[in-house]
Amino acid sequence: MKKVALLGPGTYTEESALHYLGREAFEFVNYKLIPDVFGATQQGQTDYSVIPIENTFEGSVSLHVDTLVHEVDLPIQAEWVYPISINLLRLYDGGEDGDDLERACSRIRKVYSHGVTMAQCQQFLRRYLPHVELEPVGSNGEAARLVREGEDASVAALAPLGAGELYRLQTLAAGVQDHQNNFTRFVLVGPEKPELRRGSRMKTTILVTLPEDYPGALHQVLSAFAWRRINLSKIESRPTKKKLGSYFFYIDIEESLDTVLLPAAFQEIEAIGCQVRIMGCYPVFAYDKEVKEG
Ligand SMILES: O=C(O)C(=O)C[C@]1(C(=O)O)C=C[C@@H](O)C=C1
Repeated sequence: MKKVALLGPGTYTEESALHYLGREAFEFVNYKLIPDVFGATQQGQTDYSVIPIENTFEGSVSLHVDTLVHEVDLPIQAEWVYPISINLLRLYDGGEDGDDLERACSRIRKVYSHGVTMAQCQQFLRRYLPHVELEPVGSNGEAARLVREGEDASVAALAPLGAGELYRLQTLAAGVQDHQNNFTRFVLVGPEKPELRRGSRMKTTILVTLPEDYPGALHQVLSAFAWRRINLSKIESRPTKKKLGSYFFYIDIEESLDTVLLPAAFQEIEAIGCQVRIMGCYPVFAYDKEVKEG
Protein backbone atom coordinates (compact mmCIF):
# COMPACT_ATOMS: atom_id res chain seq x y z
CA MET A 1 0.00 0.00 0.00
CA LYS A 2 1.30 3.43 -0.91
CA LYS A 3 1.18 6.06 1.80
CA VAL A 4 -0.42 9.41 1.03
CA ALA A 5 0.12 12.45 3.27
CA LEU A 6 -2.77 14.90 3.48
CA LEU A 7 -4.42 17.54 5.59
CA GLY A 8 -6.88 15.64 7.77
CA PRO A 9 -8.96 14.05 9.06
CA GLY A 10 -12.33 15.55 8.20
CA THR A 11 -11.11 17.86 5.41
CA TYR A 12 -12.13 18.45 1.81
CA THR A 13 -8.68 17.20 0.84
CA GLU A 14 -9.40 13.83 2.48
CA GLU A 15 -12.90 13.68 0.98
CA SER A 16 -11.51 14.35 -2.51
CA ALA A 17 -8.64 11.85 -2.15
CA LEU A 18 -11.04 9.13 -1.02
CA HIS A 19 -13.22 9.93 -4.00
CA TYR A 20 -10.45 9.65 -6.59
CA LEU A 21 -7.83 7.34 -5.06
CA GLY A 22 -9.98 5.10 -2.83
CA ARG A 23 -8.64 3.15 0.13
CA GLU A 24 -7.69 -0.08 -1.67
CA ALA A 25 -4.23 0.85 -2.87
CA PHE A 26 -3.57 3.91 -0.70
CA GLU A 27 -3.20 4.48 3.01
CA PHE A 28 -3.90 8.05 4.12
CA VAL A 29 -1.66 9.65 6.72
CA ASN A 30 -3.09 12.79 8.37
CA TYR A 31 -1.20 15.98 9.11
CA LYS A 32 -2.43 19.23 10.64
CA LEU A 33 -0.46 21.68 8.50
CA ILE A 34 0.44 21.87 4.81
CA PRO A 35 4.22 22.25 5.39
CA ASP A 36 4.10 18.89 7.21
CA VAL A 37 2.12 17.34 4.33
CA PHE A 38 4.85 18.43 1.90
CA GLY A 39 7.62 17.47 4.34
CA ALA A 40 6.37 13.90 4.86
CA THR A 41 6.92 12.95 1.20
CA GLN A 42 10.01 15.08 0.79
CA GLN A 43 11.59 13.21 3.72
CA GLY A 44 10.40 9.80 2.50
CA GLN A 45 7.93 9.02 5.31
CA THR A 46 5.12 8.89 2.75
CA ASP A 47 5.05 8.15 -1.00
CA TYR A 48 2.75 11.00 -2.03
CA SER A 49 1.23 14.24 -0.74
CA VAL A 50 -2.11 15.79 -1.71
CA ILE A 51 -2.02 19.58 -1.98
CA PRO A 52 -4.91 22.01 -2.67
CA ILE A 53 -3.60 24.24 -5.44
CA GLU A 54 -6.44 26.39 -6.76
CA ASN A 55 -9.99 27.39 -5.97
CA THR A 56 -12.64 28.59 -8.43
CA PHE A 57 -13.16 31.85 -6.56
CA GLU A 58 -10.01 32.42 -4.56
CA GLY A 59 -7.65 31.54 -7.45
CA SER A 60 -4.28 29.86 -6.93
CA VAL A 61 -3.17 29.03 -3.42
CA SER A 62 0.08 30.95 -3.92
CA LEU A 63 1.82 29.61 -0.84
CA HIS A 64 1.31 26.02 -1.96
CA VAL A 65 2.38 26.75 -5.54
CA ASP A 66 5.50 28.52 -4.26
CA THR A 67 6.40 25.64 -1.92
CA LEU A 68 6.08 23.22 -4.82
CA VAL A 69 8.35 25.40 -6.91
CA HIS A 70 10.98 26.58 -4.42
CA GLU A 71 11.11 24.27 -1.47
CA VAL A 72 10.48 20.69 -2.52
CA ASP A 73 11.44 18.57 -5.47
CA LEU A 74 8.27 16.56 -6.00
CA PRO A 75 6.80 16.09 -9.49
CA ILE A 76 3.05 16.38 -9.99
CA GLN A 77 1.65 12.88 -10.60
CA ALA A 78 -2.11 13.54 -10.85
CA GLU A 79 -4.66 16.30 -10.59
CA TRP A 80 -8.35 16.39 -9.74
CA VAL A 81 -11.07 18.93 -9.12
CA TYR A 82 -13.61 18.48 -6.37
CA PRO A 83 -16.79 20.40 -5.46
CA ILE A 84 -16.61 22.19 -2.10
CA SER A 85 -19.94 22.19 -0.30
CA ILE A 86 -19.63 24.01 3.02
CA ASN A 87 -21.75 23.36 6.11
CA LEU A 88 -22.33 25.09 9.42
CA LEU A 89 -21.79 22.49 12.16
CA ARG A 90 -22.07 22.65 15.94
CA LEU A 91 -22.77 20.42 18.94
CA TYR A 92 -26.33 19.14 19.16
CA ASP A 93 -28.22 21.59 21.39
CA GLY A 94 -31.20 19.37 22.20
CA GLY A 95 -33.33 20.80 19.41
CA GLU A 96 -33.96 24.13 21.21
CA ASP A 97 -33.92 26.15 18.02
CA GLY A 98 -36.29 23.96 16.03
CA ASP A 99 -35.84 24.70 12.33
CA ASP A 100 -35.17 28.40 12.80
CA LEU A 101 -31.74 29.08 11.34
CA GLU A 102 -31.73 32.75 12.35
CA ARG A 103 -32.48 31.92 15.97
CA ALA A 104 -29.86 29.18 16.04
CA CYS A 105 -27.25 31.49 14.51
CA SER A 106 -27.98 34.26 17.01
CA ARG A 107 -26.79 31.89 19.77
CA ILE A 108 -23.44 31.29 18.07
CA ARG A 109 -20.57 33.49 19.20
CA LYS A 110 -17.55 31.88 17.56
CA VAL A 111 -16.88 30.09 14.25
CA TYR A 112 -13.78 28.07 13.44
CA SER A 113 -12.75 27.31 9.87
CA HIS A 114 -9.95 27.32 7.32
CA GLY A 115 -9.40 30.88 6.03
CA VAL A 116 -10.12 29.85 2.42
CA THR A 117 -13.44 28.34 3.52
CA MET A 118 -14.45 31.50 5.38
CA ALA A 119 -13.68 33.52 2.26
CA GLN A 120 -16.03 31.24 0.31
CA CYS A 121 -18.97 31.94 2.67
CA GLN A 122 -18.84 35.74 2.97
CA GLN A 123 -22.49 36.32 2.08
CA PHE A 124 -23.76 33.67 4.48
CA LEU A 125 -21.56 34.97 7.30
CA ARG A 126 -22.73 38.54 6.72
CA ARG A 127 -26.38 37.57 6.60
CA TYR A 128 -26.57 35.09 9.51
CA LEU A 129 -23.46 35.50 11.64
CA PRO A 130 -22.30 39.14 11.50
CA HIS A 131 -21.78 39.19 15.29
CA VAL A 132 -19.47 36.18 15.61
CA GLU A 133 -15.75 35.94 16.21
CA LEU A 134 -14.20 34.19 13.21
CA GLU A 135 -11.17 32.12 14.08
CA PRO A 136 -9.14 30.71 11.16
CA VAL A 137 -7.48 27.34 11.82
CA GLY A 138 -5.15 25.01 9.86
CA SER A 139 -7.90 22.88 8.35
CA ASN A 140 -11.66 22.42 8.38
CA GLY A 141 -11.27 19.03 10.06
CA GLU A 142 -9.40 20.78 12.85
CA ALA A 143 -12.25 23.33 13.06
CA ALA A 144 -14.79 20.53 13.61
CA ARG A 145 -12.50 18.81 16.14
CA LEU A 146 -12.22 22.02 18.16
CA VAL A 147 -16.01 22.31 18.29
CA ARG A 148 -16.30 18.76 19.64
CA GLU A 149 -13.48 19.28 22.10
CA GLY A 150 -14.84 22.61 23.38
CA GLU A 151 -18.21 21.09 24.39
CA ASP A 152 -19.77 24.54 23.88
CA ALA A 153 -22.99 24.86 21.84
CA SER A 154 -22.22 28.49 21.03
CA VAL A 155 -19.18 27.51 18.97
CA ALA A 156 -19.54 26.32 15.36
CA ALA A 157 -17.40 25.20 12.41
CA LEU A 158 -17.64 25.65 8.65
CA ALA A 159 -16.57 22.25 7.40
CA PRO A 160 -17.44 19.20 5.24
CA LEU A 161 -20.33 16.93 6.28
CA GLY A 162 -17.78 14.14 6.80
CA ALA A 163 -16.19 16.17 9.61
CA GLY A 164 -19.62 16.46 11.22
CA GLU A 165 -20.01 12.67 11.10
CA LEU A 166 -16.50 12.10 12.43
CA TYR A 167 -16.98 14.41 15.40
CA ARG A 168 -20.74 13.81 15.86
CA LEU A 169 -21.85 17.36 15.12
CA GLN A 170 -25.24 18.67 14.07
CA THR A 171 -25.63 20.32 10.65
CA LEU A 172 -27.29 23.69 11.20
CA ALA A 173 -27.12 24.69 7.54
CA ALA A 174 -25.80 22.80 4.50
CA GLY A 175 -24.30 24.19 1.28
CA VAL A 176 -23.66 27.70 2.65
CA GLN A 177 -20.92 28.64 0.14
CA ASP A 178 -21.57 31.86 -1.78
CA HIS A 179 -21.38 30.16 -5.19
CA GLN A 180 -22.71 26.75 -6.00
CA ASN A 181 -19.97 26.00 -8.55
CA ASN A 182 -17.26 26.16 -5.91
CA PHE A 183 -14.47 23.74 -6.86
CA THR A 184 -10.93 23.17 -5.60
CA ARG A 185 -8.10 21.74 -7.70
CA PHE A 186 -5.83 19.29 -5.91
CA VAL A 187 -2.52 17.79 -7.02
CA LEU A 188 -0.90 14.52 -6.01
CA VAL A 189 2.87 14.97 -5.79
CA GLY A 190 5.59 12.39 -5.23
CA PRO A 191 8.83 11.02 -6.66
CA GLU A 192 7.35 8.00 -8.48
CA LYS A 193 4.53 7.46 -10.99
CA PRO A 194 1.57 5.97 -9.13
CA GLU A 195 -0.67 3.27 -10.52
CA LEU A 196 -3.89 5.09 -11.20
CA ARG A 197 -6.93 4.59 -13.35
CA ARG A 198 -6.89 6.54 -16.61
CA GLY A 199 -7.65 10.21 -16.29
CA SER A 200 -9.95 12.07 -18.65
CA ARG A 201 -6.90 13.70 -20.28
CA MET A 202 -3.16 14.31 -19.81
CA LYS A 203 -1.62 17.59 -18.79
CA THR A 204 1.94 18.92 -18.49
CA THR A 205 3.00 21.73 -16.16
CA ILE A 206 6.17 23.72 -16.79
CA LEU A 207 7.95 26.70 -15.30
CA VAL A 208 9.51 29.12 -17.74
CA THR A 209 12.09 31.73 -16.76
CA LEU A 210 12.55 34.44 -19.39
CA PRO A 211 15.94 35.86 -20.38
CA GLU A 212 16.27 39.45 -19.14
CA ASP A 213 17.71 40.92 -22.31
CA TYR A 214 15.30 39.53 -24.90
CA PRO A 215 12.41 41.89 -25.73
CA GLY A 216 9.19 40.07 -26.56
CA ALA A 217 10.36 36.80 -24.97
CA LEU A 218 6.96 36.02 -23.46
CA HIS A 219 5.32 36.60 -26.81
CA GLN A 220 7.78 34.15 -28.39
CA VAL A 221 7.08 31.55 -25.70
CA LEU A 222 3.35 31.78 -26.29
CA SER A 223 3.72 31.69 -30.05
CA ALA A 224 5.82 28.48 -29.83
CA PHE A 225 2.67 26.86 -28.43
CA ALA A 226 0.18 28.80 -30.53
CA TRP A 227 1.43 27.92 -34.00
CA ARG A 228 1.59 24.23 -33.01
CA ARG A 229 -2.02 24.56 -31.84
CA ILE A 230 -1.07 23.40 -28.34
CA ASN A 231 -3.69 24.50 -25.82
CA LEU A 232 -2.56 26.26 -22.63
CA SER A 233 -5.10 26.22 -19.79
CA LYS A 234 -3.27 28.43 -17.31
CA ILE A 235 -0.43 30.91 -17.23
CA GLU A 236 0.51 32.66 -14.05
CA SER A 237 3.54 34.72 -13.08
CA ARG A 238 5.20 34.15 -9.71
CA PRO A 239 8.26 35.85 -8.22
CA THR A 240 11.55 33.98 -8.66
CA LYS A 241 12.43 35.19 -5.13
CA LYS A 242 15.92 35.98 -6.43
CA LYS A 243 15.45 39.67 -7.06
CA LEU A 244 12.66 42.23 -7.04
CA GLY A 245 10.75 42.32 -10.31
CA SER A 246 12.04 38.93 -11.51
CA TYR A 247 9.29 36.46 -12.35
CA PHE A 248 8.83 33.05 -13.88
CA PHE A 249 5.74 31.73 -15.61
CA TYR A 250 3.83 28.69 -14.36
CA ILE A 251 2.16 27.19 -17.41
CA ASP A 252 -0.38 24.34 -17.66
CA ILE A 253 -0.40 22.65 -21.06
CA GLU A 254 -3.26 20.45 -22.24
CA GLU A 255 -0.95 17.90 -23.83
CA SER A 256 1.19 14.93 -22.79
CA LEU A 257 4.99 15.09 -22.91
CA ASP A 258 4.95 11.94 -25.08
CA THR A 259 3.83 13.87 -28.13
CA VAL A 260 6.39 15.12 -30.67
CA LEU A 261 4.95 18.58 -30.46
CA LEU A 262 5.79 19.47 -26.87
CA PRO A 263 9.53 18.72 -26.82
CA ALA A 264 9.84 20.67 -30.08
CA ALA A 265 8.09 23.67 -28.52
CA PHE A 266 10.40 23.47 -25.48
CA GLN A 267 13.47 23.41 -27.75
CA GLU A 268 12.23 26.49 -29.54
CA ILE A 269 11.71 28.31 -26.22
CA GLU A 270 15.12 27.29 -24.89
CA ALA A 271 16.76 28.49 -28.09
CA ILE A 272 15.87 32.09 -27.20
CA GLY A 273 17.47 31.72 -23.76
CA CYS A 274 14.46 30.68 -21.64
CA GLN A 275 14.81 28.05 -18.95
CA VAL A 276 12.15 25.34 -18.92
CA ARG A 277 11.55 23.21 -15.83
CA ILE A 278 9.06 20.37 -16.10
CA MET A 279 6.88 20.15 -12.99
CA GLY A 280 5.06 17.02 -14.12
CA CYS A 281 3.14 15.23 -16.87
CA TYR A 282 0.10 13.61 -15.34
CA PRO A 283 -3.51 12.42 -15.72
CA VAL A 284 -6.36 14.78 -14.84
CA PHE A 285 -9.51 13.47 -13.18
CA ALA A 286 -12.39 15.78 -14.02
CA TYR A 287 -15.21 15.74 -11.48
CA ASP A 288 -17.91 13.55 -12.73
CA LYS A 289 -20.96 12.81 -10.68
CA GLU A 290 -21.16 9.21 -11.79
CA VAL A 291 -17.86 8.39 -10.08
CA LYS A 292 -19.20 9.86 -6.87
CA GLU A 293 -22.43 7.92 -6.95
CA GLY A 294 -20.80 4.73 -8.17
O1 LIG B 1 -9.32 22.41 5.37
C1 LIG B 1 -9.71 21.66 4.47
O2 LIG B 1 -10.79 21.07 4.51
C2 LIG B 1 -8.87 21.49 3.28
O3 LIG B 1 -8.95 20.48 2.66
C3 LIG B 1 -7.96 22.62 2.85
C4 LIG B 1 -8.56 23.56 1.82
C5 LIG B 1 -7.46 24.53 1.24
O4 LIG B 1 -6.39 24.63 1.81
O5 LIG B 1 -7.76 25.20 0.25
C6 LIG B 1 -9.08 22.77 0.68
C7 LIG B 1 -10.21 23.06 0.03
C8 LIG B 1 -11.18 24.07 0.51
O6 LIG B 1 -11.40 25.00 -0.54
C9 LIG B 1 -10.70 24.77 1.72
C10 LIG B 1 -9.60 24.40 2.40
